[in-house]
Amino acid sequence: MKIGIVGCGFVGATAAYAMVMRGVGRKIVMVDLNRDRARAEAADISHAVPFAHALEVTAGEYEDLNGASLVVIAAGVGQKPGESRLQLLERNAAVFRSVIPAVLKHAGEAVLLVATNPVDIMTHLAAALARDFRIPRSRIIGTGTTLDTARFRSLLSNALGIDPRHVHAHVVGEHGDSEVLGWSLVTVGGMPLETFAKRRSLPLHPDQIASIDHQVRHAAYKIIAGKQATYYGIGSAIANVADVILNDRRSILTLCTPLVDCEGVGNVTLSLPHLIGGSGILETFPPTLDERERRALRESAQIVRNSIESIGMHG
Ligand SMILES: NC(=O)C1=CN([C@@H]2O[C@H](COP(=O)(O)OP(=O)(O)OC[C@H]3O[C@@H](n4cnc5c(N)ncnc54)[C@H](O)[C@@H]3O)[C@@H](O)[C@H]2O)C=CC1
Ligand SMILES: CC(=O)C(=O)O
Repeated sequence: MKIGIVGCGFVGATAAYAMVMRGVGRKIVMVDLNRDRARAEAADISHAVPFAHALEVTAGEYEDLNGASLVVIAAGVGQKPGESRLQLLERNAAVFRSVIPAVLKHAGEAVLLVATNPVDIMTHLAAALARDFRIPRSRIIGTGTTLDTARFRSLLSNALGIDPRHVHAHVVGEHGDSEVLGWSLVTVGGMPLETFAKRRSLPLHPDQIASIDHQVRHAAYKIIAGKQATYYGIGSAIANVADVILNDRRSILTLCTPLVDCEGVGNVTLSLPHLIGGSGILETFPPTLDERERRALRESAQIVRNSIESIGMHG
């Protein structure tokens, strides 16, 4: 199966590398405005193939995306130290207005997975541009809060001394400053968080809860201050979504997709838990959050909606 990656900087290239390490798909086509960069990344990553899985990794043009099952969009600029994701909006919206039609012209059957920030608004814009190509909205998805959910699970697993695969926890809302950590719904090994933590004599104090919240919400700022960009976490998240889609694994992931309504805010794109299969989003499961979390989700949805309108999108 063919996967396209448009934008072969830190994020696109790391996603391709993670796919090779994991053995996702058969062929990866890398496209970038900077053709030399795409060629160099494809060559470098293809040299890892003999140590991992038998994938073909090449650089290409938009027409080479023909027949792709999935196209990842990681083109555009990233945050500079201290910059928020929303500050990238105008610049990356301009990139999307040229990239998305070019992708859909050649890969009209693919699921589109947007990673470019601010990812919720970029996904909303991609879905609006895809309407001209009659692409169903279930096939336009963004990485949303998959990375934040991974950060949340990882920090909880460290605090509780347990394998993160047994920590069920979700971050919903904007992939950004207003995201909502769903503390009230966390379960560990089938038990509510509080029950598990008491049984293990590891009760989580309010200051620990606040510290985990802060670390999840500010992870990108801290990493960007230290090394200019984040890419291993998101590259792995993209490879995981690619695996779920290409193999129709039916996983529940906090991706973002256009929603008719979220907590009373209409026509907004943000993350909720979704059932994901080969054709993209199969079903959405709005979580039963507590009152405080619901209020925070409503505020997050309104922030995203305001940003969508700020670039002249009223649909
Ligand atoms: N969704 C998430 O959780 C995360 C999203 N990101 C976002 O991913 C995006 C990419 O980040 P990096 O890879 O670090 O940036 P980067 O600057 O390393 O790479 C961006 C690439 O996009 C290419 N590009 C720019 N305009 C293009 C166009 N019109 N057509 C084709 N290619 C074009 C550039 O040539 C460059 O190779 C940023 O918006 C960043 O904020 C980064 C980390 C996590
Ligand atoms: C950059 C970014 O969006 C992240 O690491 O969460």
